[in-house]
Amino acid sequence: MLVSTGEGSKEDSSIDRIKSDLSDTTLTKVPITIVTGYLGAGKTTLMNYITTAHHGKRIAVILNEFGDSSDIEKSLTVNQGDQQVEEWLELGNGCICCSVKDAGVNAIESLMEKRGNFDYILLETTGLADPGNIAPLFWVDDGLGSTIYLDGVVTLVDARNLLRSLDDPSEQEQEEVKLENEGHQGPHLTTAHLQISHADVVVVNKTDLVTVAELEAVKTRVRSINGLAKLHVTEHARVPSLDGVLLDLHAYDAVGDVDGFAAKGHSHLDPAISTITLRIPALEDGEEGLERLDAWLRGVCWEGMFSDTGEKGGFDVHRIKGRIPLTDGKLKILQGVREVFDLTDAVTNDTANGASTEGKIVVIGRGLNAARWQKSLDTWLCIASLLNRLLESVGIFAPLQPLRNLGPGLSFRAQASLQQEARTELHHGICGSHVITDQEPASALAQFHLQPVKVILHVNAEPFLQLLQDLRVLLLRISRKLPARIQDRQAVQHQRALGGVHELLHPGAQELVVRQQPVAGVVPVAQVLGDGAALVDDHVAILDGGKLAERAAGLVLELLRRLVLDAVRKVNLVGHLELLEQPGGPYAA
Ligand SMILES: Nc1nc2c(ncn2[C@@H]2O[C@H](COP(=O)(O)OP(=O)(O)OP(=O)(O)O)[C@@H](O)[C@H]2O)c(=O)[nH]1
Repeated sequence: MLVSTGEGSKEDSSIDRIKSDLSDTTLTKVPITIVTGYLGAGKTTLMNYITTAHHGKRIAVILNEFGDSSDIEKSLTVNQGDQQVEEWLELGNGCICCSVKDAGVNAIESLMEKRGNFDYILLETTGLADPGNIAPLFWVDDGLGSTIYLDGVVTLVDARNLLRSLDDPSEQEQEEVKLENEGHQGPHLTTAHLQISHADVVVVNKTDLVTVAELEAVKTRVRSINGLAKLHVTEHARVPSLDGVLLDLHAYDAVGDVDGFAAKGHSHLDPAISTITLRIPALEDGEEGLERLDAWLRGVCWEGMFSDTGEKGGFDVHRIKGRIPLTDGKLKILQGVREVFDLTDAVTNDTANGASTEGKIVVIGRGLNAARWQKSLDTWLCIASLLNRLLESVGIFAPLQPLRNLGPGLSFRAQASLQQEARTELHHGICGSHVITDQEPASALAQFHLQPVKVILHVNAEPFLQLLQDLRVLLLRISRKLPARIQDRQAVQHQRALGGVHELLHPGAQELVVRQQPVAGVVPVAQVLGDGAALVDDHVAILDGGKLAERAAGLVLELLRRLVLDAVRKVNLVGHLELLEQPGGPYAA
């Protein structure tokens, strides 16, 4: 229904029109609130209450049936006084995922053009609708210049029937969420779960029909499913006020009480859905920080996968919110519903805690194991900080000992194993048949003149520290002790530049390593040739001989970086964090 203030609407209409024109020029956006609730929860009662209340707001109440995916050729039905206006959705090619998004928004926008502007839009869904399918349709990218924006999702629940709906859904209801449950083991989801898990506000209605204890049980259950939503209790849907309950929720442009929830912790009361909170350190605004988080979020939200291990988690994300401080003092907020998520600059309300060094991410969904999620996030992010320390460490070393004499060749290969119990190892072998150790530098030297050095890294469950140590030792040894053999180097360079990577890789070494330990994959990363040629990802670069030492040092750093990044993307870093956290360790923060 298109609801005027209820008083003086005619007199005010010209003023409204002027206001509306003004707002057009300033591009004020109209908030849209999705009101959902299981059959009989009290949605119509709520809408009737709103239409009769004297609130002085122009609210359009729109009935929609997007949730009924079997029949999406629906109109938006808008009641204006006694008149009923229908706005048909113009669906493009009939594919709901491609066309409804814009069609739904367009329909509302064209409605506003025809009917004049509103201050607010309430979109009432059918009782069986899954708001997780609807909310993303109205969460419109700023760039699309829409005149509406998603303000939030309000879910009404029936205090008397909620627990039964959650625990003992009817056959019809089970049928409705069949798709959701396909491929999932464990407790099944119900429509009531979906409606609560996606809510920004939950209104527990029909409280006159339950005892105080029953009401408490309902509230506790709702909170266990969705720890972030604001909760209100009503009789006959008489909400205490519209602002903050139905209107002006800003649930998608601010993150609200993420910290408040984090302090309360999570509960496993509901077997299917829960809310978990993750800690996240301040991140750099770049490749090793925010972009890395972005990649991890793509993994969990898009693929249902933990990026650190590549493991498919058997979980679904319904809603995700977060406050992420950056090391430069700025603050980002994370918002997401199902597969859609966004990392944006915080608005003023959210910047209050911007100086914090720790952020929070709250996730609502199915099959969430808080410890597993935290570990995945930590591991994924920690790799970045570890890399920085690695580079610092090698960076200090490199200028002291310019890598003048890289020898006939230095090749890096990363081998990643997914074995849990495997250890981190560094083999710096010559000809693949000999391993250099600190105890036998002489034999290493002897052979080094004859063949390219081969560095083989096994990065497994153990921390990098030993590996880094070994790597430093190796680089030191190469740069300090190994004499240059100009003739040999030139010859080798030409041969390699022409022959490509394979001539550099000694088959013996590869065999040896593979036999020692089964590996998940072998990743040739790069090769540096001592006389100024470098092979990076099969690409040959010939460096200027005069600047060899300087450039080679830089190149080695870059190679190390790639090497470790490539390796850690594929390995299981069990135990890695524990070691980093040891106070006073060589790489302790
Ligand atoms: N006792 C009691 N009855 C209520 C309350 N709220 C709504 N009702 C009644 O419950 C019934 C269902 O309410 P509706 O508002 O039609 O519920 P709905 O969510 O729109 O239902 P559907 O359109 O079927 O999805 C109506 O008979 C209402 O009068 C309440 O707080 N207490």
